[in-house]
Amino acid sequence: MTYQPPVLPPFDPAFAARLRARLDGLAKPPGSLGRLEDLALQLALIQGTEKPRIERVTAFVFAGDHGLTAEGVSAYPSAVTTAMTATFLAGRASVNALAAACGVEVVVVDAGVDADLPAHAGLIDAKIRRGSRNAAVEPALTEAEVEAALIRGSEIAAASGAEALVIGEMGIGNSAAAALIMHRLAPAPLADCVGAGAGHDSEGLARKYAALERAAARTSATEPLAVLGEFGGLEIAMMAGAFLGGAAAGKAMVVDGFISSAAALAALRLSPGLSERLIFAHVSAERGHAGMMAAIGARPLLDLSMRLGEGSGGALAAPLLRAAARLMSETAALEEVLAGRFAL
Ligand SMILES: Cc1cc2ncn([C@H]3O[C@H](COP(=O)(O)O)[C@@H](O)[C@H]3O)c2cc1C
Ligand SMILES: O=C(O)c1cccnc1
Repeated sequence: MTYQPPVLPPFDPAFAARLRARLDGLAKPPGSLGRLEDLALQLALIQGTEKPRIERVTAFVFAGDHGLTAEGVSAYPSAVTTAMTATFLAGRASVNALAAACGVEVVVVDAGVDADLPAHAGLIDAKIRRGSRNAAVEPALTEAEVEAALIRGSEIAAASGAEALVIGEMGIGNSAAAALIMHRLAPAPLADCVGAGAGHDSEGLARKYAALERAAARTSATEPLAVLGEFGGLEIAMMAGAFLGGAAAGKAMVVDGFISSAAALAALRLSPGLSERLIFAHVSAERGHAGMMAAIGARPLLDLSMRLGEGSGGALAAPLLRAAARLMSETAALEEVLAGRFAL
């Protein structure tokens, strides 16, 4: 099984110019809706139409466990991954509440939870293996596992009936894997990539940093597939595949926080044309996220000092996507207004 990243061609500049002219000609001063206009333009380019439509938005929560947790990289035990996965399915996690408020459907993907999960509505069984290996002492995933995760993620995203997909995650220890991915792929000094994750005191943070230094010293990998294999995890590799597969299928792909962005970074390094198809929902309070956004050249929509993951920031951005699409599709032209088209 070999994974071939899709080639995502640049958007047609002539079409982009027509779309910008159309936006400028709407019944408002040109540019007066600021970044919402940029978002509308981006959605129109992604969908290849002057009248984009974003109705259905699905948040995928990719779940997986991390062997790195044996090093004490998280303040929480691995078992929380399984417990939270069950909570998503019960509709009682933070992301469920935010998604319900924003008209977003939540679908959970078991990429590599270290438990046998029974079949459940809203759960996709895509388990590659029960958790990754401990990246501080050995490669977290084999090449075959990385490729299988990329392919499964790509298929899941492409098969979705939604126009926009939020790519979220749950995996105790995954802020450590994400920090290593950022370190190698941004690239950036490790110290600029490691943060408190779900929460650490200074002793816990020092332990996490020391473990990540050992993982980084074990390998000099800088190529995206190798980096995903060395550091994991299963859900991050599957999310990278989802970004690429969803974008290739013409969907607007919404990036959540630090871990989702690390997956997006790996996907971008596999297929640079992805960048025009990504919408960065928010800048996370996790140390490293603002630096990662700068390295990618991304400007996230929201800044709410959130640092949860689960797709929470992405769900909150869904109303902005719907609003931007409607702006472009439903607003009258200023010309019509001035010609008295709507005269009473
Ligand atoms: C109860 C709970 C719910 C969560 N929901 C998301 N995360 C977030 O925290 C984890 C990453 O942080 P670290 O690398 O420090 O373990 C991921 O599961 C992420 O989604 C949670 C963490 C906890 C504890
Ligand atoms: O930014 C995030 O998504 C994040 C930050 C810390 C822990 N988990 C997720």
